[in-house]
Amino acid sequence: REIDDILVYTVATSETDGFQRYTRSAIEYGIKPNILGWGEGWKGGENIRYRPGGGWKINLLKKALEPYKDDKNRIVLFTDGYDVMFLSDLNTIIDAFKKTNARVLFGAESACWPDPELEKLYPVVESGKRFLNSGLYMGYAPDVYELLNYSPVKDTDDDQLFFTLGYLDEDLRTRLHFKLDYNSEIFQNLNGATSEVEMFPETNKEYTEYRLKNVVTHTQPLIVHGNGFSKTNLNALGNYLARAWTPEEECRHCKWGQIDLRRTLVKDLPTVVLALFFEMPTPFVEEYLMKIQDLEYPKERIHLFIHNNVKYHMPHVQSFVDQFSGRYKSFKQITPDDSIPEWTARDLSLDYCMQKDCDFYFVVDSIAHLDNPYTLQLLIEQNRTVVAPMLVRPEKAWSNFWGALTKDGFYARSHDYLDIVYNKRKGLWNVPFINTCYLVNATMLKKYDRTQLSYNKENFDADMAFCSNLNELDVFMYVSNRVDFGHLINPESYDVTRTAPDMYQIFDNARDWNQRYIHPDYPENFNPNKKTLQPCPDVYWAPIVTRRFCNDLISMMEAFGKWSEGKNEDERLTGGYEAVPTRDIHMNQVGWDPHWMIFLQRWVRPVQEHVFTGYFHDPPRSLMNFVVRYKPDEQPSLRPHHDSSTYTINIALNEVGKDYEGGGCHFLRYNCSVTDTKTGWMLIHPGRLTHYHEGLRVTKGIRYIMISFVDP
Ligand SMILES: O=C(O)CCC(=O)C(=O)O
Ligand SMILES: [Fe+2]
Repeated sequence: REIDDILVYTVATSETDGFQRYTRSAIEYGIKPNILGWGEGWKGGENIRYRPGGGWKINLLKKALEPYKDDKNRIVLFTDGYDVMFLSDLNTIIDAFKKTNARVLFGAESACWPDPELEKLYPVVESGKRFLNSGLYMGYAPDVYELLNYSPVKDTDDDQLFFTLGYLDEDLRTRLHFKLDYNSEIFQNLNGATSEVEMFPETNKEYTEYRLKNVVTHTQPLIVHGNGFSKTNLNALGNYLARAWTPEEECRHCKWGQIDLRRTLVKDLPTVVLALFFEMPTPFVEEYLMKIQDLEYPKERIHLFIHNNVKYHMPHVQSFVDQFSGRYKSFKQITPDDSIPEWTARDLSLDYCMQKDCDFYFVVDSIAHLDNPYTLQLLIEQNRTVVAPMLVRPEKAWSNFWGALTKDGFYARSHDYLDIVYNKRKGLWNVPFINTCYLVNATMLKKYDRTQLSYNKENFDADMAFCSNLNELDVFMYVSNRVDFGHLINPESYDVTRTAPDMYQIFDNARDWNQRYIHPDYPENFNPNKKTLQPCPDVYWAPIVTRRFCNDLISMMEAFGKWSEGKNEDERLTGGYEAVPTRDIHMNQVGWDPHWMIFLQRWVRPVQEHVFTGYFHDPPRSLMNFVVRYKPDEQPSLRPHHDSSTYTINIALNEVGKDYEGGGCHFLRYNCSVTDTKTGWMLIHPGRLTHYHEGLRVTKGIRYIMISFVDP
């Protein structure tokens, strides 16, 4: 019916993220807007936010409406294009319009802009907002046409001022039945009203969708406008409204514009500048670099850029560069010796992307572990201007995005932040801040120079500067948790003055610690179809840690170097006396006691419970945790003894036959020895009564073992 009689207009000169969102919402509700000014340069004055201008929009519409100026039944709906979403179909909008008895209806807002002096001329209203906003309006064609022509307007004049003066002209107001939608029956301008709106899921015949409601006026606005300072609020609402995300279908807007690269020939794939940044000492960088290398994207389509600002990481980066840099399309490295600060380096990486005429710019900071090798490909396929893979510190709510901003531009929690971070809600989220890892479409980069788009901005750190620029340019930043992409490393407690500092990360980066240091066959210890090895009666033998663990532990001890004298007097012990002394270093001497205790609890205790059924002691206690060194010319063996433990664990830290000869543990009661010990495997045996034992003589080289007397 009337649908054919309504003309919908907007002004947009080019495709932007906001315009895509507008178009999508229009399509969702079957609306076909006429776009004015497309492909032209903006003529509406300085195109700077919060500055007057936009008269051009009036002149464009004037021309477009010329043919309809006498068409009495024709309704015209005008909306801005970059910061507007339709929330309903045209029938509903027309019905609501007719109820107002207006012939011209404008949206209202709480600020009298651009001329606050005009406030006193405005009629007083009982409820709702008093002041005209020109981003959303509608009316009958002849009346709108008359309003547009009530006085001449220059392209660079302010459109809102023009309409405001029209509205404040009482004659014109009365003649045109010119009204404001005070209560947002149709038009919701968000500026100054963000706390007055809420989303709620509404179920109709077909499905559930999120709708907007004004909780002050109890209306359900049909078109929403993120005017003034409310852009990020509209961005947040836009993640759900207009069926972007529905409870049943979840992320519907994720599929918009998505592309598929699977059939693209390598030579036709987009080229990517992959920019790696080492700005702080970071645990587990070797693994990080392997994940970079494992990305499923042809290296011949990737330009590699590395900024390393951390001396400690030089060997890690160098070994990666030596092995792999040649496979990339090009390679550039900035080392700590270049002493280039972070923001400059990041700007240089943008320049590198320009020089190489890249299609995409992909940042991966050293704390970003891309466990999913398809990350880069999936992000390109998502086809957004800026998109980040969601990365979270395991078990924490710390991620690489912010859901909302405070007024000063700092972190604020959004209503859905935790649902997103915990993957209870999956999708593609328009957010005001991302960092650490993201993909940028270089078409956008090419539009702006370093004065507009840079990591360098006074009083901002590099990430904040970049995001703040993107926000100002109305470029959307999306973060995706559609699939798992990876996780974040926590670098806070990383102390590179220690030897093997990653060994100390069992608390802050447990997942990565386990991955590097727990024996890959550890789960086999609990395989019901397998019997735990038992080389001597009640002496069990189980894989527990990796070679890397063993090597790192030996390095820690040798770097510390203060091996005990092997004497009976030992001031490290409470009694000050050891009947059967070894040459050893205790864990607490290298600050690794708490780490060892948690290791015992998480990894050793389950094996103990599995092999010695019925004994539970959680957490395990242990006062004696140490690494023993046997050497022919130092202390080559240990005489028979009992341990003061309920059970003892004895981990072989190096390799018999290669690192040393001889050695092993002999259990006298059973006349049974374990001499072919395996690096990273532990012996676990009772400490007293039955398991009288001795350390066999090392005849050559050095033997290292890790001993713990559990539950003394
Ligand atoms: O050398 C061995 O394997 C045994 C070491 C031992 O029994 C001890 O340190 O208490
Ligand atoms: Fe012992």
